[in-house]
Amino acid sequence: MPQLPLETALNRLPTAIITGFLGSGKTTLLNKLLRHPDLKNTAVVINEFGTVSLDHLLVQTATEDVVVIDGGCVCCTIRGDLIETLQGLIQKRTHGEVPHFNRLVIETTGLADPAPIIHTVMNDAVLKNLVYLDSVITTIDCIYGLQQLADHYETTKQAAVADRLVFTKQELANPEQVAQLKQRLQRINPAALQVDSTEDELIVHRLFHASLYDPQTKTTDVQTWLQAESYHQATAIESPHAHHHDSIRHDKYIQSYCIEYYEPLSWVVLNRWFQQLTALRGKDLLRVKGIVYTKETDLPVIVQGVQHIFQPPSTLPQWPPHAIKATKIVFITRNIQKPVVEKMLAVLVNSKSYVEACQAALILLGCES
Ligand SMILES: Nc1nc2c(ncn2[C@@H]2O[C@H](COP(=O)(O)OP(=O)(O)OP(=O)(O)O)[C@@H](O)[C@H]2O)c(=O)[nH]1
Repeated sequence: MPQLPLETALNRLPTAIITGFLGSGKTTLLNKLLRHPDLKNTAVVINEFGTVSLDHLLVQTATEDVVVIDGGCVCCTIRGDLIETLQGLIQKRTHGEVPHFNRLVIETTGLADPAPIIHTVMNDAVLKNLVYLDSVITTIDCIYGLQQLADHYETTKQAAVADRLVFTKQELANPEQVAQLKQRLQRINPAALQVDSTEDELIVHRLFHASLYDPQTKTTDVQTWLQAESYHQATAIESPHAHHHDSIRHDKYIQSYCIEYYEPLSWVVLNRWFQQLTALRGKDLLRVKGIVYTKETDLPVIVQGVQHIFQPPSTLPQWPPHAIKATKIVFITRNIQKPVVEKMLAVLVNSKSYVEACQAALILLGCES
């Protein structure tokens, strides 16, 4: 199983993605963050949509490293530009052509689908040696958030894949609506930390460092990264009054859950499970991350993927303290229910024939002709 050499892993730049619906407060948040001394060496990449770019004029950064990618949206047409821009910036940093920076922040357009951007940062063959995904931060407009979740699928998706949800304009919104909005987002994405944009002191520390790798301790922190236990709490909150939510148009298509398996899994089975899922429903796998207990090694294996692409698995030097050896994989999907994913795994574990298992997967995923 390929692993990044330690020095490469330690030298990669933490990269955060700030996303959120149009006008939800991304640039305002970015400005606030960039004023914090801990973020003074931050390079900013802003993706703007439209012929006249304005947002970058509104960003007051302490560095000169604001790069604008305009004329399209990085999530669709100009992903190559994002790769080129990030590589170019890092090259200039190496040659001392720009002030030194030790962190990257990408602000997306309000209509961006964050999944391909996350995927690019995590998986591009060159970028993955230079940067690592530190945090996906999504701004949520407290005034219009409920409406936007109902009307725009992008908002739901942006919230579903977030590591952090930042609530903006709270002071202008009706407190009951804010509470409802927060509850709704708790169901869409139970593991995301909910933060108010008015929080001052802690905001930098609370928004960043959401990755598996903890730069402070220089170790990996699987428990914080996975937040597996928050999915149990979310299920407990939701079940007694699930009927109240039928009117929610988009949330019901997005599912977040944690699949747990306590027997060691063969790597072949695991590979086939991911292959079936990506081949048949890759575009609906918004984010998958987990720790796997395999038959092949006594060490924990980390897997993560976005849509069709999974990173090569890597082993950790040890199991987290006090953790029992088990597979725990968090799935954020569109219209792929937990029992279906569990059943696909069970079929692969128990079936003697891979062809049969594939036929079962087709039926389970509703893809049979
Ligand atoms: N009162 C209040 N206004 C806010 C807050 N956050 C953002 N705004 C205002 O909301 C408007 C939109 O904020 P921006 O930061 O430009 O939002 P954005 O998400 O970057 O917008 P786009 O780039 O157009 O998608 C601006 O007028 C901000 O001043 C907040 O927490 N409270």
